[in-house]
Amino acid sequence: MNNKPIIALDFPGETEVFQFLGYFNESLFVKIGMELYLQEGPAIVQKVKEQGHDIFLDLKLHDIPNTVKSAMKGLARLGVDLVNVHAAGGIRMMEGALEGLEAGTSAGNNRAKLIAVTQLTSTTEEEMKNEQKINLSLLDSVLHYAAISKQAGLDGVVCSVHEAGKIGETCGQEFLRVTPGIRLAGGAAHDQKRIATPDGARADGSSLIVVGRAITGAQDPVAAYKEVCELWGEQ
Ligand SMILES: O=c1ccn([C@@H]2O[C@H](COP(=O)(O)O)[C@@H](O)[C@H]2O)c(=O)[nH]1
Repeated sequence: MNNKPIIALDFPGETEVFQFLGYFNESLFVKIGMELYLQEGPAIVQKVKEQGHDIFLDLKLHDIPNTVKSAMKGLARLGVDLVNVHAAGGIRMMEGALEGLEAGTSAGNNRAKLIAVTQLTSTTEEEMKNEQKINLSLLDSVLHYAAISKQAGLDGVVCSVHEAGKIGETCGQEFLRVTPGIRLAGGAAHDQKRIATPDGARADGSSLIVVGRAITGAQDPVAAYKEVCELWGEQ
């Protein structure tokens, strides 16, 4: 897995995806999420992989342990690089996810990294307290979810840049902090609440950044991607 900025392919179908990918003449790290996967199914993963791109399959599984285990076993066969669940599903569910992923990975292939969503980057502390009835600061809630994800044996978490540094200190620098909510300076936040710039993400301890609309919605997506790469300082 490389550490290029991960481009969120939040498009309604494969026509838009391949038009977008056609602007680039290099291999990318892309994210296939619910919008695209639920329209196109597993075939879209195969088609994007055939073009040589690394893939984060962002389906955020959250169900009883047995169901998540079986679903992960199936997803493992798609041969993606990164997959995820919701940490709110609990330790047994996350352990099940890992078992399923290991069971579904064919001998000789690398297992996909498994990460857990802590608090969505669209959530504010006020919303978390009022709607989820979690009586902690948002940072403490994220740190708690990171701690139980690590306890379950996962490879890292999805969090915002604002919590990434502290998670690195408490869970170790090898524990991945994958951070969406990335915007170029002055860019619209849309529905995101805990946002940061690519250079801010680098400075504050992200391991990988996820960038959607700042690139896919740009007048010149290739120029926007290059700007993100420069600010992120792709290694
Ligand atoms: O906490 C989370 C978890 C996942 N996402 C996903 O990342 C992208 C972000 O898109 P932008 O257009 O850059 O806002 C999107 O696919 C989300 O589903 C997230 O934003 N926050």
